Amino acid sequence: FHVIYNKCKRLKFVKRHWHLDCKGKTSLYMKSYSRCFLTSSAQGLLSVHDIVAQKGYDPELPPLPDDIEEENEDSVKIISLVKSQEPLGATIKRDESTGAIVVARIMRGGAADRSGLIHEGDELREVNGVQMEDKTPEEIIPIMAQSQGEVTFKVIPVTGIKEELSANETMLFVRSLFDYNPEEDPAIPCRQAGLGFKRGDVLQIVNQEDDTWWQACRHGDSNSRAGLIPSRQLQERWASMSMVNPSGLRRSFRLGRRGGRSGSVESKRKSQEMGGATQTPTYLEVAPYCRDPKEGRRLVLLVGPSGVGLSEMKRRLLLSDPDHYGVTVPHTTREKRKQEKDGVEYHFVSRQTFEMDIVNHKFLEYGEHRGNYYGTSLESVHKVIGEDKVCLLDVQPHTVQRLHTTEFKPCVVFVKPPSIQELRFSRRKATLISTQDMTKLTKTFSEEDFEDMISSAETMDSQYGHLFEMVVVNGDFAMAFNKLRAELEKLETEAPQWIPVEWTSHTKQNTESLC
Ligand SMILES: Nc1ncnc2c1ncn2[C@@H]1O[C@H](COP(=O)(O)OP(=O)(O)OP(=O)(O)O)[C@@H](O)[C@H]1O
Repeated sequence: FHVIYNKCKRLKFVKRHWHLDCKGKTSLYMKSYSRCFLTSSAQGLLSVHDIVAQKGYDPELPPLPDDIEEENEDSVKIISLVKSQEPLGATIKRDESTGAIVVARIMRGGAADRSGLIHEGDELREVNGVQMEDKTPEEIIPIMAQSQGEVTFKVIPVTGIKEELSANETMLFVRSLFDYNPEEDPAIPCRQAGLGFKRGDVLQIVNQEDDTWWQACRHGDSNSRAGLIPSRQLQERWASMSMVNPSGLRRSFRLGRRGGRSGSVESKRKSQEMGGATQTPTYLEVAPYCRDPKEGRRLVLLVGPSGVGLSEMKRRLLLSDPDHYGVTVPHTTREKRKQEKDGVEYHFVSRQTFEMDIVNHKFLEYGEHRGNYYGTSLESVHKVIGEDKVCLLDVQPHTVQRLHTTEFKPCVVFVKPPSIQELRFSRRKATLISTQDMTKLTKTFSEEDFEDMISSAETMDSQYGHLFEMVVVNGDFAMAFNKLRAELEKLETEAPQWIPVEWTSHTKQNTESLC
């Protein structure tokens, strides 16, 4: 534009001087310029200049049709849109009471929305001269889809258009806690207008006017056109109808022991282990977050059924980068062995001290195994974070809720078993290798262990899935480990991260004390 503008200015200057010069003797210089003016490109430039100067950017619209009846003149609106291959971005339906075809919904960011000329509730009379009166919405859709270039609509505008439409625009970001595929949803009012997503996707909700169907865009998509998604209310209703029976969660007590030899320990708090399932998984409101270097690194919580490979993942991460990752040192009441050092493998404490610490809620988790207590203290988590390391902790899912705080901003990784066939194959292969290589010890699994692992994972997922930020399927170990490591690296490099909105509020709680 600047190039054209400057050329036009230059030509105008020349034009003026030529005019002056022509009063006297035309110079050779001016003659050559005069020839320039006669070329079509110069004429074109001047005409562009005139259009720009008159600010005539809008496309020329066709004249109004002559057949508009006098009495309808006020109520009928003729809208002419220049349409590309992009859909119009509006849904239509037949009004049950009047039988008229009306605009049911305007999709945010679509062509209709951007034009600002078509509104929800407008009655559609004609499209490119084709009467809509005797047509069904299914017959109209292809007519609309096929029309390209200039499309003329004759509509009866809805009365009382909400002028405050922009006020309804929201900047609400959510993480979806379920998968949604509009193609498989018989309830969606318009399948083509639906937006499919996967659990964990960040969505921007742009319209919540309808109680049952929201409009949203997927964050990071280049396409800014909104699609229909079930509202929170609708999803809650569906989810409550298909609630999974929460029984059958296998209990495994995780102590976050260094060295990855975590054994199964009888928990004293079995009743608590089953509790904690909270909301129906719908949408979690999230906000962008960039870590302040003065803040501690986000805690990484590994969750999964017993035997799925949490200790192994933790151990390998630690080996891969011991300066970046750290693990907690647990407490125990068992006797210290010769080669062990207090505070390295364990904090060795007396039974009396341990029981006092239980009373004082010092432990995140604790349990008893072969007559000895083992426990992971909150203090040990603070210690690792204080060393500016990413603290890796494998815990029972119910413990996640205790750590789901602004202070720890945990990234919860759900390590999931693969299909039973892959589980059999990978674990048996590992056992085979370990029997050949005596330096490696691998647990032997029974068929029942595999079944338990899978059903336990399903129960965990249905009860605590809303807390999981990452899901890693541990089939082939190398692949699963590489995926986990890459995802965890993103926590350091990717900005912003999307965390629950309540973790970003700066309101300090309990800042006042009663004297
Ligand atoms: N992908 C895999 N393929 C083959 N073997 C695996 C895989 N992942 C883990 N294992 C093996 O499975 C066994 C159990 O793994 P691990 O001890 O890490 O499980 P865990 O989740 O910590 O369970 P628990 O809490 O019961 O100790 C180990 O012998 C480990 O080497």
